[in-house]
Amino acid sequence: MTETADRLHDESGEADDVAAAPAAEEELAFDHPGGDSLELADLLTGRTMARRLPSLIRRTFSLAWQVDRTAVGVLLACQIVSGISGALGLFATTEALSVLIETAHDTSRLPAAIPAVALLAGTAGLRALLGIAIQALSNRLSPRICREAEYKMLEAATNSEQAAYDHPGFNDRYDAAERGVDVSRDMIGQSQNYISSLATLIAAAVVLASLYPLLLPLLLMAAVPQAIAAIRGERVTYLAVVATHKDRRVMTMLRWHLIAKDQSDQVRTDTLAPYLLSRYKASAERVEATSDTAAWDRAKIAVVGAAATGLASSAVWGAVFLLLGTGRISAAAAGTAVFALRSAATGLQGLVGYGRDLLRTGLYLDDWERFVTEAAGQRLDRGIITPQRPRHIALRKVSFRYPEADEDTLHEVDFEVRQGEIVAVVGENGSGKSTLMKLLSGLNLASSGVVTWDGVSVADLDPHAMWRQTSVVPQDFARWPMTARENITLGQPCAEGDVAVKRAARASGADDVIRTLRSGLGTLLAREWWGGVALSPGQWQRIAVARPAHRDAGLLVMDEPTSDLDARAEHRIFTGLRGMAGERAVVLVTHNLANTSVADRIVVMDKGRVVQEGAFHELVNQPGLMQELWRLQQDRAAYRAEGNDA
Ligand SMILES: Nc1ncnc2c1ncn2[C@@H]1O[C@H](COP(=O)(O)OP(=O)(O)OP(=O)(O)O)[C@@H](O)[C@H]1O
Repeated sequence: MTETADRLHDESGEADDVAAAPAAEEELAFDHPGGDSLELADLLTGRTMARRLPSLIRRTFSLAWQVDRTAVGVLLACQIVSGISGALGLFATTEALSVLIETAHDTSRLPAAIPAVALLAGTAGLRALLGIAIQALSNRLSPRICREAEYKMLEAATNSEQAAYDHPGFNDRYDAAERGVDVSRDMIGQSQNYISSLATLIAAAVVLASLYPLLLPLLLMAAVPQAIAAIRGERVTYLAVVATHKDRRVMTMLRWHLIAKDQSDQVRTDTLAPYLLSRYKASAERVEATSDTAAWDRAKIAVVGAAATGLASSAVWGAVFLLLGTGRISAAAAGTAVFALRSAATGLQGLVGYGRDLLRTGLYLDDWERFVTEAAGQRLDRGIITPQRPRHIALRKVSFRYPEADEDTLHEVDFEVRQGEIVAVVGENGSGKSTLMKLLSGLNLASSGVVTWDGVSVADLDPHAMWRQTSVVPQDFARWPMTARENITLGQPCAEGDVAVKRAARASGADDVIRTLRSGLGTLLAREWWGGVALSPGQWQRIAVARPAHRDAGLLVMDEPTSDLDARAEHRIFTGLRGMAGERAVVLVTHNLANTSVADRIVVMDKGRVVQEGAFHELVNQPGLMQELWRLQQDRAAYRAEGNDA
């Protein structure tokens, strides 16, 4: 058996080991957004609500203040005037009623009621106008607040460490923050409705207290059961949302897999749709079951709340009649008390309802705020040194472990690349090549050891300035839904304009692609958008490889840059690579070992370690992993020797 055949045999042995491994069925698990939302549910109590609501309203108005100060100022002024006119209206009611009652059948005294009736009509009209103005201002502020919240969230996401995406909770927290953005548009409306209700209640309370002070505590007593029922109900709903979070996430994920274009072919040819749909249905049924239980619990709470509120209200009305019957208040005052009590009930209802809405929105907004302030604990927080075009990039005894991983992916790796040099990195799948690229380009930071650019630790560099000196073509490069020009310049054209774009396109073979496009560089490369053009994977790769040729960066990292290319395009790129190196340090990852002959040096990786280093001819002529892989790639005869062509 040849050495190559030995290895093939070993590999089949490894496959047997895998088959013999105990079968363990793992389940998808998601972190709950924020992780501590169950604790937040504990905030849904009357006391904490009373404490929290003012701060929520303050937060809403401070967010609104950031987007439109004038509108916030006018809105608050309208609220105050509306509250005052509400109280004036109620006082005018007493006045008008007492005149009307006193005049009884003597119509000659009716004109005495005119000032009070005029005040009543005036305040009602003013309140109606102010209501319209308040609504218009809220409508103006809501979308602006939402946009501001969204902008802050997106900024926080792009300012987080790349490693954030490897933390299991990051995406969930982002989702939760997104929900916070969605509800942020409701905050101003809810806050202003809450304030309006409060103003109505205060106005009614002032009037009631002036009529007969005892009516005030009675009124407050009537409010308690209604408030408790609303808070309890809201808590039940919120807990149901928490309990169904995992299933709702699974449903979102399945929805995406069912309709995403990239795998739509496999969903069909693998007849996978029924299986995915059955999993979707199972999750949906669990969500419905939990929601049904919550709805039933809420209904029970509402019935008890309504009964208690009814009893308390009867007590208040009874008190009014008692006061009237015992002559403690006049008939006019009793009439006004009726109006004031109705007004108070409306205010109270609003206070509880909008307060509850505001609290719920506040819980989601907390998720948003946590994400914005700390990007789920992953905010980019590195040094401020601005690097120049790097002349020497080095890794010294670098180990790296992915978040939540059980062991290191890289083990004490030493590596360097200099300006003008091309270094190829090779190794088997999973040996750590892409991970090494992420450390070189500062996307990830070393767990131990140090990565330096011209002697300065990458952790001390300003990351954005560093990435302006970096050009990375990853294995899975982005296909931006933009024009061919933007896909090459990445929205950062240089002074030479299209001349530089065309030069870069020539270097990668993208010029042949662009020539066939109906609007040349201006063609929209996005089939999924109306009017866009679809490219083949290889054509896309030519566009992607033109990016580093266009970008004036000091470090060029290419991870399998020609995997989808035909022989002619691949040849063009590798023969042009030396020209691209020029003033750049180039690191190239490839499985096609023939391509490594263009490199000045080859670094061979195995299980996260550098196991060999040297020039192409040295490595293929000395025993070791490189020679082994090279022979496997060259020697298809070994495969036939195993009888596979039978
Ligand atoms: N985001 C991640 N979180 C946890 N582990 C990861 C992550 N990315 C990669 N790994 C692990 O790190 C190891 C090395 O992966 P890496 O992508 O660097 O290998 P590679 O040599 O580039 O492989 P290939 O040749 O297949 O591209 C693998 O075992 C992989 O499971």
